[in-house]
Parts: sequence; structure tokens; C-alpha cells
Amino acid sequence: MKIAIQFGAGNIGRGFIGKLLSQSGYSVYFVDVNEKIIDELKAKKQYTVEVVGEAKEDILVTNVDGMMSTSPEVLDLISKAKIITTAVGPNVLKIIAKTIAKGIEKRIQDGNKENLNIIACENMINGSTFLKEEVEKHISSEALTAMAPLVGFPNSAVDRIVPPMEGSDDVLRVRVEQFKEWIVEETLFKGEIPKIEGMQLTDNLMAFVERKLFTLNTGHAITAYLGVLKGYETVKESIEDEEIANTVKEAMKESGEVLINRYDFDREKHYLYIDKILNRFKNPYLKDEVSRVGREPLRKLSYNDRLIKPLRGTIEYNTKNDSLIKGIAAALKYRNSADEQALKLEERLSSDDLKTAIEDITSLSNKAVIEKIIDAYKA
Ligand SMILES: NC(=O)C1=CN([C@@H]2O[C@H](COP(=O)(O)OP(=O)(O)OC[C@H]3O[C@@H](n4cnc5c(N)ncnc54)[C@H](O)[C@@H]3O)[C@@H](O)[C@H]2O)C=CC1
Ligand SMILES: O=P(O)(O)OC[C@H]1O[C@](O)(CO)[C@@H](O)[C@@H]1O
Repeated sequence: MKIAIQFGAGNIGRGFIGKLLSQSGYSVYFVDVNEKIIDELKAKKQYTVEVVGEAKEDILVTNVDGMMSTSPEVLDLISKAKIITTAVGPNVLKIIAKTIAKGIEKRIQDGNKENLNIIACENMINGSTFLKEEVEKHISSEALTAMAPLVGFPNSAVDRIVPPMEGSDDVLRVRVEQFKEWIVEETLFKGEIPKIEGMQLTDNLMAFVERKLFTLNTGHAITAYLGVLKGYETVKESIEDEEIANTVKEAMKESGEVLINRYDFDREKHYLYIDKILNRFKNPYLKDEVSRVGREPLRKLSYNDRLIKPLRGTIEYNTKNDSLIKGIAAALKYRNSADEQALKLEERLSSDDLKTAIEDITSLSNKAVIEKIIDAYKA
């Protein structure tokens, strides 16, 4: 039995990565803190992925199981697993790192000398490397030495829009768009690279990660934040507003100019990539709420994330950034009493002076750019 562990049985875990692992012959154990989902996985051992687009298809994902992340048996699973993937959100990697460290210690004690690869499938640059560093903080020095040649942490870029499922009593059912892309850093695998249907390999991951994060995610976030300001509830409603669509497209082009300079992308091809993404935002079969896409605004406004890193690129290459700045100002205006980070953002903006707050939130230091953000925020 080939065991795969998928930390996070949420939207992307079930709707994309777990499905690929199951289709590639793995027995997939979803590990999560959500009791309802885990109980259902244990009981049903299968679930349906509903692919929506011009053609609609229901795919049954079988050979799956669930386990609570607090269960001691997770360590036994890690001891035996062939591959571990995560889709828990960047902030949760630190938490699961402790369990993974204990599991690797057990694996070493059990004498398992097979290779293991651990791939973080999160919206972040070098997520697996980050996870590795966190694991290293919690593992014994003997296990760390033994793990080094055996356990790989290849980084990855994941692209598929999977909002929470609406209108179904089946808690496991998940609705996904047709488009999918999972690209993994070939050079960081340890041992033979597992054959997983739909997993592409590259030796130039940074270009792919930045292309995805700073096009799709940059455009998506700005669509959501501008949409909220105009009272829209979904991404589709927001992007159908011409004024928003124009700003979003311009912002994606501004971010694109940075990518073209940095990675020598072909401009025409990149513009086609932008248009394709804008069409994905309009998908009439998905109900994607602005509150999901705009969630955790402090993370999205941080130095290396989808808004500020492209802006920093425009400073580096001395290129246009008016629309990115509008998007950043809209993100600073994001208010949502159900989102802890939106509440913190509001508090910071009301307690500090605006310039200090923006410097603090974004870690930007370029005075002229901060002034431009302040002007856009006030406007
Ligand atoms: N949904 C999407 O369209 C895409 C999401 N991503 C990335 O995938 C990651 C997950 O996103 P979603 O699936 O949308 O979120 P989600 O909220 O649907 O799933 C996250 C899952 O992690 C679980 N979790 C939380 N703490 C945990 C812990 N300590 N141990 C185990 N599981 C835990 C949650 O209960 C939840 O089921 C994020 O980093 C996101 O940026 C990337 C591409 C597409
Ligand atoms: O999951 P995050 O980083 O909060 O961001 C939400 C974004 O991630 C995605 O779910 C997948 O990239 C997008 O649909 C959306 O832009």
C-alpha cells in the first residue's frame, strides 16, 4: 500500500491535490482538525469532485480516509508514508511542523530508510522550504542528521480556483473549476520522483510561482478589495464592473511588467495569460465570495505577498504602478468584522498615524511610494 498524507482536507486539499494522489494509486489519508469532515471521510472513504465549466463532470475520488491531526496515529502514518502534501494555509504550517517533526523521528526510530518528499501546496513563495525550517526547529539532532539525505521538501505552485461548496448537504463534495496547474521543484526531491498524474516538474520554480501569485492572486485580491468597496459579494459581480475590471487588468499588467523584466517572459504570451485569468474570474458556475479571496488582508499586504512584492518590483524596474497602488489602498480599506486580520488592520489604521501604520503593515520604506498609497487611500 502506497500511503500519501494530505494535511488539510479543505477546498484545495480535497478538490485538487488529494484527488491527484488518489488517481495516481495512493491510499490518501486526509489529516485535519475539522471533525465533521474527518468523520465523513472515515465513514465514506470516497467523495465527489464536481468539475464545472462549459462541460460539467462529477469525479468520484476513492481510496481515501481521514484522521484527526491530534491523533497519535498520525505519527505512525508519517512513519510509513511515501509522500506528504499540505494545503492548510501559510499560518498553519508552523503548527503541523511539530507533528511532522515527531513523525519523522518515529520514522527514523522505526528504521524506515525510504525517501519521503513533503510538498507544501500553499499560496506562498518557498512554502516547503519554510515548512522544512519549522520542522528542523522541533526535531532531535540525531533525527535531523538521519533525515537530511532521506527527506525532501520540494517547493510548489498550485493553481486552481476552489471556493467552498454551496448548496449541498454532502460535506465532502467539492466544486472546482476546470483549469488546474501544480508545478513542483524537480531539484529538491529526494530519491526517485513519485509519478503523480497532473504534477508538472520544473527546475525554474520561482518564475512559475511568481507568475501565478503575482498575476492570478494579485488580480484576484484587487478584484475582491475593489468589489467590497462597491458593495459586491462575489468575484464575478466585481469583475463584471467595468471600472473594476479596467483597474484589475492594468494592475496585472503592471505586475506583469515586473515579471517580464525579471524572467524575460514574452509580453504577448503574458497578456494572453492575463486575459485567460480574467475569464476564470468570470466563471458563472462558481460562487466565489470576495470575503474568501480577500481573507487575511494583513498577510496579503505583507512584504513578500501578492500586492507589495509586485509593487516593489515596479520600484526596482522603474515601471508604472498606479493601479497596483489603487488595489493596495483598497486592501487597506478592507473591513470585515468576521475576519480577525481585517479587524487588526482597522485597529492599526485608527491607532497609528497613517504613514507609520502603512510602513508597519507593508514593511515598505520608499517615501514617495508610501505617499502615493496615502493619496490613493484618502481618495
Ligand atoms: N482554494 C483555492 O482555490 C486554493 C487554495 N490554495 C492554497 O491552499 C491552502 C488551503 O486553502 P483552502 O483549501 O482554500 O482552505 P480551506 O480552509 O478550505 O482548507 C484548509 C484546511 O486546513 C485545515 N486545518 C487547519 N488547521 C489545521 C491543522 N492544524 N492540521 C490539519 N489541518 C488543519 C482546515 O480545517 C481546513 O480544512 C492555502 O494556502 C491557499 O492559499 C492554493 C490554490 C488554490
Ligand atoms: O488562499 P489565499 O492566499 O488567502 O488567497 C485566496 C486566493 O487563493 C486562491 O484560492 C487560489 O490561488 C485564489 O482563488 C484566491 O485568489
